[in-house]
Amino acid sequence: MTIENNIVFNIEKLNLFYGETQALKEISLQIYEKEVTALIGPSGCGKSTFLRTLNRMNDLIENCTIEGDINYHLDNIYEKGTDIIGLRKKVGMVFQKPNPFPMSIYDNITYGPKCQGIKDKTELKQIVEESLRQAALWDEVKDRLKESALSLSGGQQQRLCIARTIAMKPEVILMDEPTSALDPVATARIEDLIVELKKKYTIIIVTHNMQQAARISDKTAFFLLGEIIEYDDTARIFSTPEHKKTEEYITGRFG
Ligand SMILES: Nc1ncnc2c1ncn2[C@@H]1O[C@H](COP(=O)(O)OP(=O)(O)OP(=O)(O)O)[C@@H](O)[C@H]1O
Repeated sequence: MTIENNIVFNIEKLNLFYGETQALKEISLQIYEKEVTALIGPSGCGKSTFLRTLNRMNDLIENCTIEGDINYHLDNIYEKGTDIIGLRKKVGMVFQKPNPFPMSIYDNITYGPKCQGIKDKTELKQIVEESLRQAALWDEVKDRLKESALSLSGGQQQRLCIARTIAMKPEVILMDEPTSALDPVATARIEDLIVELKKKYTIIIVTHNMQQAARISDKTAFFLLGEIIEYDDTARIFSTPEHKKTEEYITGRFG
């Protein structure tokens, strides 16, 4: 049950298995609305696995089983009868590599809304402009909306993918290492964008970049071998972490 009304996700005793192998162990945490939550930790510690549980993307993986509760507001999203398409609309996802559809910039944005039944041209145009503006891409592409999305730079493609997610009017945006394929300039633009987007959205981001987590997140969860070792305000994690392992990781002693 959600106790405070600014909690978007309340996760309790989450265990996840790939076949016999346990990838997440007794994960409990709360995600707060309109905050950026960073998930950090060495490779293979379960960050992406955890992120994918939040909109049931792990359902697509054979042999993946889950125990425990993930409450999205008042609903346990693993209960029978959950509207998974509705959930993924509210909890959108942006991946590591920009993955625009091989179609025009305009059609990339309208694809989802059209699938939801929106046909009105004026409404679709509005959605395109609003989503691209929110993703800080409008000024760069407004005169080339009919061009292929694949003609954009990597950083622009990633902002397009963010715009595509925004077009579905989500509440939460999950981001799995969204800048790891980008150069420092494109990375800085996405970081600025994330800080801007948190005025409207709740953002959960997996990152290997400690400076990025420190710069843009409000809360940080440190994962190690499928467990959360420490979860706290980012300022605290990066100044006075409680656990030795957290300190060793953020100071670059392993990982
Ligand atoms: N589809 C899968 N089938 C089986 N095992 C998997 C699958 N996906 C991930 N794993 C395993 O689960 C563990 C956690 O992987 P996960 O990708 O969640 O870690 P991560 O912290 O996101 O790593 P990285 O930082 O390298 O992306 C690893 O041991 C990985 O090998």
